[in-house]
Amino acid sequence: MADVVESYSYEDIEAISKFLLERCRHRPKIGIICGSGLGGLADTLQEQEAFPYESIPKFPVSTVSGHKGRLVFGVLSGKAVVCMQGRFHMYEGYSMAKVTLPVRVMKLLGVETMLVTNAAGGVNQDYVPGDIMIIKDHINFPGLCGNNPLRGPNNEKFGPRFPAMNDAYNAKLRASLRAAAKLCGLSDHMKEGVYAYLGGPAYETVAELRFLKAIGVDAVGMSTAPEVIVARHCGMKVCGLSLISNKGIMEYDPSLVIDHSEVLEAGRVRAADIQSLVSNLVKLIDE
Ligand SMILES: O=P(O)(O)O[C@@H]1C[C@H](O)[C@@H](CO)O1
Ligand SMILES: Nc1nc2[nH]cnc2c(=O)[nH]1
Repeated sequence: MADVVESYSYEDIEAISKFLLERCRHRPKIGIICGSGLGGLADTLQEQEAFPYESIPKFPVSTVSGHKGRLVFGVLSGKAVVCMQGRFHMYEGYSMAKVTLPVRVMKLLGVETMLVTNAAGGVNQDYVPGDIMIIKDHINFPGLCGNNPLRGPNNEKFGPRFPAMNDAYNAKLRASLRAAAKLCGLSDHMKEGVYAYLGGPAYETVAELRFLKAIGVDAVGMSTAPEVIVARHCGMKVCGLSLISNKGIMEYDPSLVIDHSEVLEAGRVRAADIQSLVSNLVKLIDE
């Protein structure tokens, strides 16, 4: 008998999505997860219907500043979307099942395309704060050691036991993101690269950042990969964006520091640009 890993049954997730569908008139095919400091996007939706996480049965709650903790339905660029205005992280003490629960709920709401956003530290030395990285691929460090969100009994109703991840970030959506960036004059700030997911909550040591750089990582953060794995497992198309909020500190210079307020400030500075990038992307998504 295998050890028991916390999980939600298909029926649990169906009950949550039914709860939402009964109370909301929107039927979104596009889901958006807002990263640290990027939740303002949800406030721009038209015809909003918002559900604080506390009001949704069995939902975790947000505990990190910059994550408001609401599921917001509405209309963006003429299309129905649902936004997570705040996500859940493993470092908050949540199991992988809780971190990724909203993705499966979105699946049963009818979401087919997922845009995942985050704030991340720049590892690539060419990146500067304010750059926006289209995620081309990820390295899931906790997953490499066995803490994969799909660990535990597989639910075939969601997807296969051994899902492929070589094409996790949809190439057509990445091209649409580049096109959207051009439409809103952001091309000069766009990068495309590899995101590394580390458990956090401590930021990286100098040695860890040098290691990440050596293995080809461009940006580092504490989220996204688990959500993307679960979204791909259940057949969603995925694209991802990292707002580079700070440069990774690669030198032994104690005068250099990073803290979460810097990460949130970077989100404030780029809020309008990210909103216009995402609304242009949504225009380009085929439903
Ligand atoms: O939710 P995201 O990944 O955008 O948040 C990043 C990673 C940590 O949660 C936090 C660190 O400042 O920002
Ligand atoms: N792990 C990690 N997450 C971040 N989120 C925003 N900046 C950073 C960073 O430098 N490191």
